[in-house]
Amino acid sequence: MVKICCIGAGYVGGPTMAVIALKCPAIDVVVVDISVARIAAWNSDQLPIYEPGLDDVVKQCRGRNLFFSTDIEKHVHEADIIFVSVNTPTKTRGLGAGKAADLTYWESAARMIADVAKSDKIVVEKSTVPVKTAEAIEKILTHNSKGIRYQILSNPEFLAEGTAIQDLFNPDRVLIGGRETPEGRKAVQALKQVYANWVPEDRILTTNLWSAELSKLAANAFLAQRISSVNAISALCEATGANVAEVAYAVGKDSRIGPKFLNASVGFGGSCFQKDILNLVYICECNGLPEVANYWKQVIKINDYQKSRFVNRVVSSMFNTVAGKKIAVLGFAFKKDTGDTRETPAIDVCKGLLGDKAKISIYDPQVTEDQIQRDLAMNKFDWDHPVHLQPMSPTAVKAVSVTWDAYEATKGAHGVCILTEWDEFRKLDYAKIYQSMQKPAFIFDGRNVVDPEELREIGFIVYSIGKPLDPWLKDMPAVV
Ligand SMILES: NC(=O)C1=CN([C@@H]2O[C@H](COP(=O)(O)OP(=O)(O)OC[C@H]3O[C@@H](n4cnc5c(N)ncnc54)[C@H](O)[C@@H]3O)[C@@H](O)[C@H]2O)C=CC1
Ligand SMILES: O=C(O)[C@H]1O[C@H](OP(=O)(O)OP(=O)(O)OC[C@H]2O[C@@H](n3ccc(=O)[nH]c3=O)[C@H](O)[C@@H]2O)[C@H](O)[C@@H](O)[C@@H]1O
Repeated sequence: MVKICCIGAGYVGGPTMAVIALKCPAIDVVVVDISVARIAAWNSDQLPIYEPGLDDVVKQCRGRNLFFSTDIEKHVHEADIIFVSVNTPTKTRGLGAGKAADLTYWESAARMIADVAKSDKIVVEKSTVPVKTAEAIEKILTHNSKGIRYQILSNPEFLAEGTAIQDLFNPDRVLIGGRETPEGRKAVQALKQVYANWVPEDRILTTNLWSAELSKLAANAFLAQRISSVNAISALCEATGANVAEVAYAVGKDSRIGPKFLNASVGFGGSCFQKDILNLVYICECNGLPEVANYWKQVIKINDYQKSRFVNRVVSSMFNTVAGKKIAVLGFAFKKDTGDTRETPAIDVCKGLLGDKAKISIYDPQVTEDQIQRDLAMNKFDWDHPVHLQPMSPTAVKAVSVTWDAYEATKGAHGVCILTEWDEFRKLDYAKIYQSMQKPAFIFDGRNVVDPEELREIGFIVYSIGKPLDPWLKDMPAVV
């Protein structure tokens, strides 16, 4: 029986291995992690991450051919194929700080593999890593090999949170990069056979190692670039009276462009887009390509611009000050159907409003108060480290309260900011909310989930990203 071990039981390692176990009953899959709490949660009824359909998959195979353990060395020792799906945060100190990927966790995983392995192994890069990382990993493993042979494969993950199970069941493609040697090709075939249990052969792409590593960074950069493109256009829509939803629809109807990923928003968030683009920028700089680096940097600059533009809209429409005013924030997760808050635009928007001394009341159906307080207190990039290395119990931000009900959050508020596109925000009783708010009552829709005309009829002053401006906002500067 083939044995797989995955190092890293996070958003990628957990769901990916659960689906492999489900689709390949003949393979034993063990997911290991240094976090005792995380492994305990994977072994309980309350999984550590919220992902539609995940509970069901885990229930079907946990204890059968899917296991979660903290006994890392034992399972690495026993495995034929080792996936490494650990954090690859942005470096915060030293060479490349603020841009380069921090490969500390990856390197320590590789050294541990070299220490405990007693038989040949296929080591699979599942984490997103800088192009050429496989070469470094290969060096660490072979310099400590004790005669054991390793094959390194790059098998980047393309799942999106909130649709992870769907994406894993039916991926657009699975990408496997390996060495172009007989041993390398054999290893690629071995991994291909795993995926071939459920993925059609024509969707399993095989390439050289560097193409696979770079394709992952490039794919995320292209996706983020589409959002920054439509967000840049949203600012121009507000200035001209065009409607970004109509423009995006018309643009996306061109089959060469396509309709997906053209929703204007308060900005993209999530653990990877910014990190991976910064990583790409750094690699370009290191390869003497400053023009290419600057091109991609602009995607992040527009994203930052979009977030501060939103905060400015809020503050300037409310008589240029939100000091002491209650502002309700609906949605804190970086997108709907996840409890994940990593790099969520809500953090920057809340920090911007707090900077203007607002009192914030937050409601998100999946995010806890503890998480929100940690996010608002944490330094940039600190979140992307294993939990036990993150700052402990930061002091709570006093001007922030967290409720478990949208009506409670909005009661007595001067303004409402919608920052995540949860479906339930489309169906709220806005007339009831209006009644309970201070007047004039404002709604700032950072996700275009509400119908501005309907809300204006109720009495709200409405700002929707990229939509024709409310007369109230017309003469106010949009400049950051
Ligand atoms: N979150 C996402 O949707 C996607 C993430 N990725 C990439 O996958 C990688 C992992 O991301 P996530 O799963 O989101 O991160 P995560 O932070 O949820 O999980 C990583 C896990 O690795 C563990 N870990 C770190 N060092 C370890 C070590 N030496 N031994 C054992 N366990 C260790 C941590 O405790 C943590 O539980 C990153 O490189 C990310 O860029 C790729 C595609 C999608
Ligand atoms: O490498 C990764 O981590 C993953 O990053 C993204 O997945 P994810 O971040 O989970 O979620 P997305 O659906 O891509 O959304 C990212 C952000 O962009 C925003 N977004 C998305 C689409 C859109 O049209 N407009 C928009 O503002 C979302 O609200 C969210 O804040 C990619 O879609 C995945 O393919 C990739 O594997």
